[in-house]
Amino acid sequence: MQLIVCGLGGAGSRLAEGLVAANSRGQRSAVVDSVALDTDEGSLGELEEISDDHRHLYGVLESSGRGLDGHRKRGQEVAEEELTELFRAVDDLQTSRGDAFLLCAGLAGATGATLLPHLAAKLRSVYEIPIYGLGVLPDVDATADEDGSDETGKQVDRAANAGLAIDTVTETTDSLLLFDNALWTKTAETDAEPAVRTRLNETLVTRVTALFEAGEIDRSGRVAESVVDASEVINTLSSGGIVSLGHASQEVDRPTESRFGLGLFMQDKELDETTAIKAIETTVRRAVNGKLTVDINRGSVQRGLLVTGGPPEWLNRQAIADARSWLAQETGSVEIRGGDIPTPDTDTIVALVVLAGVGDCQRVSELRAAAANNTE
Ligand SMILES: Nc1nc2c(ncn2[C@@H]2O[C@H](COP(=O)(O)OP(=O)(O)OP(=O)(O)O)[C@@H](O)[C@H]2O)c(=O)[nH]1
Repeated sequence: MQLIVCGLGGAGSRLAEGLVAANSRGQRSAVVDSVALDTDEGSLGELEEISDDHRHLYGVLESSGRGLDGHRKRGQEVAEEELTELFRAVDDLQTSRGDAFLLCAGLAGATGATLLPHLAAKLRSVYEIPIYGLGVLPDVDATADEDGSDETGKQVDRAANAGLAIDTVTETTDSLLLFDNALWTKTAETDAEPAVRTRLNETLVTRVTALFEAGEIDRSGRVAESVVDASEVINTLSSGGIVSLGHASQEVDRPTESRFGLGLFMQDKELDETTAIKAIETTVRRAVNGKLTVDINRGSVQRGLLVTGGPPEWLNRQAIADARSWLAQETGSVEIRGGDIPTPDTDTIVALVVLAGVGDCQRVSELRAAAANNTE
């Protein structure tokens, strides 16, 4: 499925950039065009993949081109004042080639998180394609008092910012894919460190790319036998609410012709069915039971999508069908879609699990509570 990717604010722009980079590296393509909108000139200047004419600095009077340091009120004001121009920057992209918009932002900031709902609402009034959000939660412990000070000594509560952002972002998008930095940073690390951010962004980009490029034709023009249609992704993400992504991969042994002196046909026969079934089962279970992009309660999942990729002879149909039934049981959801991506030139089995339509989760409730406490 082809995306128009919009990076809003610092985190959003870096994520958009990561998606564009992954898109040009990968076998399939899922990004048709991209733009970065930010109040921080330095941050925009560090981008490499999004060209200069697709980067837009705004709110200069308010921010002096140095960002808004978490002051949401100022973010709201500049987003409203400059919305027409910011919308035009997106409208000028190759939107007619897109199947959906993906608006990316760090929810604890003041730039991306405040622009996202305004831009989503404006796009909704003009376009008929879905609008997805990709939101990052800060690495703060929302239950602790972790206020920080900005350059002017003012208190900025990132947990409260994220808690304030989450509802409007969810309401204005068709689905909000969440990534919780707190889950993915190690003790003694913070999400302010560039190297940590790079690692987190790579993790998220891998999953988001696996989702949206599923079903796209690969660069050699090869169409997989059983692909995930764009409509399957759209239907899964159409229920609104929060989305969490699970992912796992496993290398498999593919006998080479020279080692066995056999042709391709024989290689396929060589593969023991039980081994293939087991490999699919363990990879899917690791994807679901392993670390998700955000912790959710499985019982709150309304819709799911299971994408399995790998060498064609390893994608055992019965095992994939069984994995889908298992996922339906685990989530109690009857709407579990699926598709496989046979990739002949790989020796890795990949499982991507999309858990969608989640109304609430503990982490989001804690952030909301931090916001309520902050405004009392
Ligand atoms: N995963 C990830 N998180 C980030 C990254 N950059 C920032 N964050 C997180 O996102 C929050 C918001 O930061 P920014 O995106 O820079 O904020 P902004 O939207 O530019 O808004 P202001 O800086 O307030 O103008 C931070 O507090 C971090 O928790 C990044 O590259 N990757």
